[in-house]
Amino acid sequence: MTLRQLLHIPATTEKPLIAVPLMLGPTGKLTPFAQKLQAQNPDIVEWRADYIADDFSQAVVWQQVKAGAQAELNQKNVSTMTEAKMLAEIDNAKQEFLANWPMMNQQVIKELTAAVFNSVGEFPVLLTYRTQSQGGKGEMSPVEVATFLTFALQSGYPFAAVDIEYTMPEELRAKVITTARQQQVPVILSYHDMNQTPDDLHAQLVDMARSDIDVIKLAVMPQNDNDVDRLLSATRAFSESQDKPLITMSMGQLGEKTRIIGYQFGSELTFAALDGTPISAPGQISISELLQAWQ
Ligand SMILES: O=C1C[C@@](O)(C(=O)O)C[C@@H](O)[C@@H]1O
Repeated sequence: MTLRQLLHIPATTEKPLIAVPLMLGPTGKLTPFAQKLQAQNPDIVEWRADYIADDFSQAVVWQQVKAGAQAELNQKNVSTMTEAKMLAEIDNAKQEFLANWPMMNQQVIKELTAAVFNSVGEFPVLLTYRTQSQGGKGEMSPVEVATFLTFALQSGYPFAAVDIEYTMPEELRAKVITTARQQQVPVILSYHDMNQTPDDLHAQLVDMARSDIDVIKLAVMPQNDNDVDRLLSATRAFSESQDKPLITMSMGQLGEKTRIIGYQFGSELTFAALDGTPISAPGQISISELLQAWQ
């Protein structure tokens, strides 16, 4: 099965799918992104939830609740004893907060998801939370990441696919995969090496393909041109011998050409930034640079 078939995106060209990253923080505005999206018309939007999810993590929300309670306390001119009592109450409130957190968390994630879907309209949405070690912004723990992805998948909004990291502990990966299967959402297993291009790329791809997932994505950093050629050869060898759709790229400036010609070697999707929006990985180019290179 091809990636287009899996994601139900009909082919109008022999070129690969184009995915654009949506990297909005809590103060970012969705409308300008949505307008650019309509004008530049890529195939997929990758919601890089790591740019926003951490601002709604348990620790951050509790700090805000606590700061609010303390500010109120500071305004009241109370005796030391009353203050001690009120501080103890804040502590009790924490227990209540923690008990209610899963419900609040689920609701917040649903609202974030709704905001994304409402602004991107008909565009297929790929759900991604990328941790710092894999080149993202996210600092949540693996359990929090798995919970985030699970709640987002269960929010009732139809994701086109979900990305999970190869480095996520196996039992958490299984939890997200099970939820994705229940929601009939294809799973992309991703591996990033932000420093180098591993020696045995084929072995890496074959190992990833053993998991119960639908698509493999490999993004690695080249040190020289040979690394870039190795990435392209491994892409060809894997895509000719295995059934699972593959997405690969060599990052940084050295690897730029893989984003343009990778499809000729079997990579079925390429990431590009909407014109006028930031790139989500080193070496990523804009949509118009990509289209121009294809002419
Ligand atoms: O995995 C990838 C690929 C990527 O890292 C790139 O190199 O274009 C960009 C990320 O947003 C995406 O999740």
